[in-house]
Amino acid sequence: MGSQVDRLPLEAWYMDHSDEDQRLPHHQEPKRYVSLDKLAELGVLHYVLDADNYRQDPELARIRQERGYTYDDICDVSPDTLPNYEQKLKDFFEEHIHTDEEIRFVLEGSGYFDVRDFDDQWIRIWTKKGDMIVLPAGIYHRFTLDTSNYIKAMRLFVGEPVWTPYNRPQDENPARTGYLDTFKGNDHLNHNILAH
Ligand SMILES: CSCCC(=O)C(=O)O
Ligand SMILES: [Fe+2]
Repeated sequence: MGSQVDRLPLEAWYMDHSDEDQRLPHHQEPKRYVSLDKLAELGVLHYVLDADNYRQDPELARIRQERGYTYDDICDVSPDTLPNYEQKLKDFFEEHIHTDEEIRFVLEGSGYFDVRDFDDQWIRIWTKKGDMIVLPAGIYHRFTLDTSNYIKAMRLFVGEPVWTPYNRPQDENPARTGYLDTFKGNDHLNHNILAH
């Protein structure tokens, strides 16, 4: 999406099934990349913004205005700045949903947001400085640092933030059923998850 920032496009790929360190890329062999269009089909949005001048960035202001993101804070994921660091990292990596969008704008560092596709396969989204990602309410997802071991991100929200994670399974959760409902009748999205 629109940006003057000179950078490589966002990378996302299907994950392998190995139990190795979660901070490794976990590419399949051969690699299977996932397009931004595919992510958009899942309801995942991506923007590239100016992380060095975010306070004055008119594009960020426009997105906030359009999408109603009234709240923001900064989440600095390092042992010194994030209380209960080890436990938080474990919680971030538990597969879960939220009842609202999860919006993160990477200001420094990088990390992986993993989301489930329509066939319940993990897609790993590598977010770096300047990436803003919006995960829709009800999508199964998780987060991990990568091997650079650091991320600082702005968290945005519509109104007063509710960060509660609901760990899988959440079949009856209205956020989950609502998410699945948005794809009903979309036959070209051969999605097994609607069968469950
Ligand atoms: C990239 S911010 C740290 C992760 C996080 O806030 C989350 O998973 O909810
Ligand atoms: Fe989350």
